[in-house]
Amino acid sequence: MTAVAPPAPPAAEPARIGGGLLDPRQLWKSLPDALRKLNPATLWRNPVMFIVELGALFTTALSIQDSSTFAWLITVWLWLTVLFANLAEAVAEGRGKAQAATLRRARQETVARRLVDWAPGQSAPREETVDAVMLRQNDVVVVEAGQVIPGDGDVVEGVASVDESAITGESAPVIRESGGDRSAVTGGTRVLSDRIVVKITQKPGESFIDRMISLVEGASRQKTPNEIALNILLAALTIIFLLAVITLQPVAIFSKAFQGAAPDTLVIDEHGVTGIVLVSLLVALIPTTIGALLSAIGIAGMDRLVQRNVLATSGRAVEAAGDVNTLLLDKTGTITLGNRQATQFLPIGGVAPGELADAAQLSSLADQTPEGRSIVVLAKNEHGLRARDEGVIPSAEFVPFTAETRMSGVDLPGEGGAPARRIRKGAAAAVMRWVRENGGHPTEEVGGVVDGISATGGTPLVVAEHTDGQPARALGVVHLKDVVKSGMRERFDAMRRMGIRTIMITGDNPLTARAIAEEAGVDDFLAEAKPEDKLALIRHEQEGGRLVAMTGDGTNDAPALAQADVGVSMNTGTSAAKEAGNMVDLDSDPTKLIEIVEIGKQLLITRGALTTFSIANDIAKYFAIIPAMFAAVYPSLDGLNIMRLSSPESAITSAIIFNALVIVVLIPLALRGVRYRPSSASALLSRNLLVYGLGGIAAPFAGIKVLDIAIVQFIPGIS
Ligand SMILES: Nc1ncnc2c1ncn2[C@@H]1O[C@H](COP(=O)(O)OP(=O)(O)OP(=O)(O)O)[C@@H](O)[C@H]1O
Ligand SMILES: [K+]
Ligand SMILES: [Mg+2]
Repeated sequence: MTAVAPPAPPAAEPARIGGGLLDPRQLWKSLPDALRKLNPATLWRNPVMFIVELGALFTTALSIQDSSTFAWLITVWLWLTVLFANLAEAVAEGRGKAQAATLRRARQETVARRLVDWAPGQSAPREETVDAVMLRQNDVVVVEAGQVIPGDGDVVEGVASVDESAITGESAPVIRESGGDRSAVTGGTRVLSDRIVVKITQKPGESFIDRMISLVEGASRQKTPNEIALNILLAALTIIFLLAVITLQPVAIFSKAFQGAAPDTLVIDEHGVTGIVLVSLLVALIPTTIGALLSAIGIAGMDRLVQRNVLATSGRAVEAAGDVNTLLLDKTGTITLGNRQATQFLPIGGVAPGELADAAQLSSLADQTPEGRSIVVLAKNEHGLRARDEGVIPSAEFVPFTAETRMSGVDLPGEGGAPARRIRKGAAAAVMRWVRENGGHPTEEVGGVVDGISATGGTPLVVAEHTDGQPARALGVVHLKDVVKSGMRERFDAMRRMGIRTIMITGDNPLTARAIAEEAGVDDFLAEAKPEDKLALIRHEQEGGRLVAMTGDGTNDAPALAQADVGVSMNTGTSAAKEAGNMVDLDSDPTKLIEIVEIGKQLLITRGALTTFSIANDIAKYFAIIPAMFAAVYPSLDGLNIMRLSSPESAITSAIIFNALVIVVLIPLALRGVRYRPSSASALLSRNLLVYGLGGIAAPFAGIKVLDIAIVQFIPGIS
């Protein structure tokens, strides 16, 4: 049965809207969404804006009842205030929509070639063609060159080059292979060469692309704890100002009665301050600026991550990234390229090179890790040992590699009078212990060879055998080579300047670890780390009150990725790692964390700066409006009216217009974020307090004055 190769997905042109300045067309395009957001059923989630909307409804009723230019002007601008706030959110959300559209195209319907009763190494498994949507977890499918991978999963057999441009926007093909830490494949991507067998890991309808779509659309964005706390603070401030405005009324009524001679105005009459003015005063005082921009700031932060090919499933993690103290990195595949390849067999104690190669190959026949496969290939190339099918030795029992035992191997039964034989290969310490446990004595020679390889940053794998009736003995060492990714040192230096300590953790021995750590320029390392050691290290750091970020790719990293405050998994990694973390880096670049930290810091700084600005702004407005209002009743207060605004009506109108316009003016800043430069937190804080606090106080004085002059000049109904 053959399946039709589905058409290639459209070359993904990653739809990214630059993080630059706001395009007016974008505002226009987001208008329908902004209007929809006026619905009180959704708006109530933003308490500040909800109050403004209630106020606008109230003044609308008042204006209809008792029409005046002043009343209508205020009413229109109150509605505009809510609309501008909605616009900020809609524009922020709109930026992910184009990208979601591109992703939807990648999520095309495909057919899957499902294998029935598949078992590892099976030569001709039975095949059936099903719709990709019918696939269940643990189904096994085969995908060949030219075909689209029907679902997310792990490669369980074979190696292939895969075009992942549909999700990463990167056109260079990537290698996906079974066994190692590069085994995860994503549904919707296309196999370019060879054939792989994939075990499906996704639940139906919960594919990676589905999750990406809802992420970039902002549908699954949850408010972060800090954001919720700030929202509560804003709601509390709103209530305080509401009470303040209400208690103003008796004072006004009393004053008016007291100053009986003063004529009724639109601002104050025999019933006290008019409803229009009370609502205006309230809106001017409550923190509308930050209330309007808060959600846009959060969405924009997530969006900035997406622009850098990072998918964050938790907003909390994005915030935590801004405060990270310690970064843990896995060595193989994270700091190094990760395709550890066998380059040399180094026999010891008079063992013939061919004998070592033969034993190493036997122990690797069923080893689906890249390391294991490279040993089989090296034995074939250097010693002409044909890669025997593991089926050739039907009675052999293969011992798979685990990060826990740090060994793999084979048990061969005694046959035809020959004694039973067991072969192990793995980390020196682990294999030496196995040798000792089986009656052997590891020689000094092994240690020398192992240390020699380790000192260069290579990974030594000791090969040993145990034949029934004899003590176990080491046969030699396999030299696995790996390469440190380029540019690591500069990036780690940059992290140091940001106050972040980098620690490399590896299952490799301390000597290898030291060599790689020095070459890459990390601050510290932890060697011979089992999964639980990684976890313990993170817990230890966290107990000291530090926020920990971790990048990793392997299944053995999964617990640590889940425990870390920020867990970034490489897209090349295993499904388990990608599930466990709270971010996936589509570029699989471990130093991406620098950018993630910068975005996190920028998010925190932007929110802080705009909150400062918003509150300073409102305090300034207080001093601009109150004197103007009461000057009508107490002419003697005129001295306080330092701004010399034309009339109470024009003062209030100017304040409301200013209040609304400031939202629009700040939308680009909310989306782009306040610039972050590496420096200490306290320096940043004081600088921002100065700029945004003082700026926030000064801006309304200037803005309201200008508006006041313009209003009196151009609007006939207001003097
Ligand atoms: N296929 C294999 N068979 C036998 N031993 C192996 C195999 N692969 C790796 N090892 C040994 O086990 C050790 C631990 O491997 P593991 O993959 O857990 O850690 P690691 O990948 O080196 O660590 P990290 O990825 O955290 O840097 C390796 O250093 C190596 O000595
Ligand atoms: K306000
Ligand atoms: Mg690893």
